Amino acid sequence: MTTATKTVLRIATRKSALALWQAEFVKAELEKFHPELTVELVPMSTQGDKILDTPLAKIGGKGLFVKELEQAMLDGRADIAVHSMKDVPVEFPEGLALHTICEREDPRDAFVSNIYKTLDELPKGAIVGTSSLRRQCQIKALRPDLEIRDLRGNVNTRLAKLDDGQYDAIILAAAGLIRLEMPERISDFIDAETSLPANGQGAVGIECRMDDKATKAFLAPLEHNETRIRVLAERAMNRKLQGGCQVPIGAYAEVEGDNLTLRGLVGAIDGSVILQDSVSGSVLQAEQLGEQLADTLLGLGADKILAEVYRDA
Ligand SMILES: NCc1[nH]cc(CCC(=O)O)c1CC(=O)O
Repeated sequence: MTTATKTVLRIATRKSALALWQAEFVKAELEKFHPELTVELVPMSTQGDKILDTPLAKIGGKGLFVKELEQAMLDGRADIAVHSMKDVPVEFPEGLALHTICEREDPRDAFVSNIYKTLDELPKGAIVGTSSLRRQCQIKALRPDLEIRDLRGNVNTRLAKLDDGQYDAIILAAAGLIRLEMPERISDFIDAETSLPANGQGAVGIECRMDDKATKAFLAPLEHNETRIRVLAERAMNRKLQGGCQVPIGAYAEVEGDNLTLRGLVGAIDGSVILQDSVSGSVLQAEQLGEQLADTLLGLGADKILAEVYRDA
């Protein structure tokens, strides 16, 4: 007599194309490392997916996109949730933790247009779509003559609005377009000097129940140490600045050997003030370096800028 023992692992995921791609990616990785494992997707809609017509800053942020996924794990309806690290709040509900950080895709912002090849080429008064205050403040600082208009929705919705002619260009994360196999939509990669990426941009993280040892063991081979170090430094800076989701804050870390360099930026939404600095040190001090840089930015006046953003939101 044989008893088939099949272990099933369930992934809670949003239904957007990008979320599903990321969940499918984690499923494929898990099944590659653990042939005995069956991985199932549990797609669900979140609050954030349902409220599409209000600027994100006004509806309280990225927590809205993860609450339902987290409840599913707490209820045992799912074992893990896969997130874009950029969208993961800095704090977790009791009993859950971000256990795994996978290797980072291209972290840069992408300039996307059907007419113009680069940001520089845009004529005076051109309309640029983004709902990210971080992108907005950096573009405005560089090109005060451009008009920024809000752009919501998932990646495909945003591209459709560009193709409709509602914008001359839009800014998206390169990682999303690469993952969705639309690299040809990227007219130009915007370098970090021009637009400092958001903390965690391009990295995928996996959340699970803290006491779920079996799941944690399955996840172990998906961990990418260098990405973790970089994202830890970036998130530590944001945490210390008390940056929620919708904030004009950029944070980008790079690692060379044992050395980590973190760049940080806080800007006024209209681009009239941009505070930036960087810090370098041992990779073993990633989080301390993030906090140190946050303190430097606070010393330069970041608290005043952020207080204004929260007041106006
Ligand atoms: N805020 C939405 C979001 N969350 C993650 C990505 C892209 C992929 C990533 O950064 O990992 C995007 C789209 C975008 O900013 O254009």
